[in-house]
Amino acid sequence: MNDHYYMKLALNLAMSTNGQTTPNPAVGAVIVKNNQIVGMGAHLKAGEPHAEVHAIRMAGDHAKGATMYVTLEPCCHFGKTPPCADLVIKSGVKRVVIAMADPNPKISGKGIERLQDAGLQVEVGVLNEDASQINQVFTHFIQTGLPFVTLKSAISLDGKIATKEGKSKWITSSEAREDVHYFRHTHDAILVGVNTIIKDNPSLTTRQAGGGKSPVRFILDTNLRTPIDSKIVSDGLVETWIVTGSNVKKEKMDLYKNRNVHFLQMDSPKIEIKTLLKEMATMGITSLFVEGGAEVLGSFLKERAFQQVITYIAPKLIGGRMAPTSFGGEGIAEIHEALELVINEVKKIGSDIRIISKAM
Ligand SMILES: Nc1c(/N=C/[C@@H](O)[C@H](O)[C@H](O)COP(=O)(O)O)[nH]c(=O)[nH]c1=O
Ligand SMILES: [Zn+2]
Repeated sequence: MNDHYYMKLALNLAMSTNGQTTPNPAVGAVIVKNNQIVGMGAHLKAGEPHAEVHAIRMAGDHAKGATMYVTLEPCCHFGKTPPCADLVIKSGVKRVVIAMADPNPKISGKGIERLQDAGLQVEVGVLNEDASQINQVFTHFIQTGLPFVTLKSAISLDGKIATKEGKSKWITSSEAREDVHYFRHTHDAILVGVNTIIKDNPSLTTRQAGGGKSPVRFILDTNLRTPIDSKIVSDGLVETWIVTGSNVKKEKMDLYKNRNVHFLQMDSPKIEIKTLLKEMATMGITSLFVEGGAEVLGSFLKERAFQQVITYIAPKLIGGRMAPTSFGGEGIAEIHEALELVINEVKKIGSDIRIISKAM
């Protein structure tokens, strides 16, 4: 079997832990000797052993003279756990195949160097694309210091998110709506505007077969209009923040005192998206899932403050010049001002399609 074969296995291990290792990267490792797998492992949770540690433990003496396939450059600094590069050297592995170098400019290449200085054969870049895609959130956060932002919308074939009467349940199929919960699970935080709270009274929790992590919930609510009896501020299921502008009076916030909700009051009367993202980063939020509504998506578009767009399209026609579309706000005048994205993936989900696009 060739390097691609074993690296694919290591990538699958990494992919299977997507969302659960945050704020760490998802990493998989496989150790092979004489075309036999003698050890494998994945990093399962921040603070726990890294993928290489699990694989080396499983391999034991078989690691001597073996090849290790690892999706991310082995660390060489004392983080919450000792450096993997030293462990790999000590294990007797003689060749290390790495999919991607560490994206942190401060340490990128140092692990590779330490392995090479110890006389190991090192090869970097096998299935680099796949590995980078798995760790797009980690890479973005490390390189920009800001959360990786995904904008999500669910529309009819003619681009509507509701009828002219505001009715929207449901446009997409139950399979597509279940699929959304996977992305809630993999993102650290979820955000909607107060109009969505008023209209839908959503819970925004992750409810998928087999469970999953519910993201921290944020409501963009400049003038504090969130109904005090809405699910999201009273269910106490997940850490929840109401983001308000500077004009909201303390007395008004005190009305929510015995509710399970925190306030994040901006210094400006309007909520500045980029300021909010910086604040979220200081809270350790590395990824944000924006579920709408149209005005909120419109403001993220205007600020160009997102990395990925997930669009569900249902084969339904709603029509109506007053029926709302997915991105509100001012919008552009000239077509050449349209923001160009790249379509990464188109997939059938139930009767709908899901398009994943990336900002360039
Ligand atoms: N109307 C639709 C959606 N609507 C999305 C939001 O407006 C809903 O308030 C939110 O998903 C409800 O969250 P919950 O209470 O946690 O279930 N989203 C979809 O994918 N398809 C739709 O047809
Ligand atoms: Zn490590």
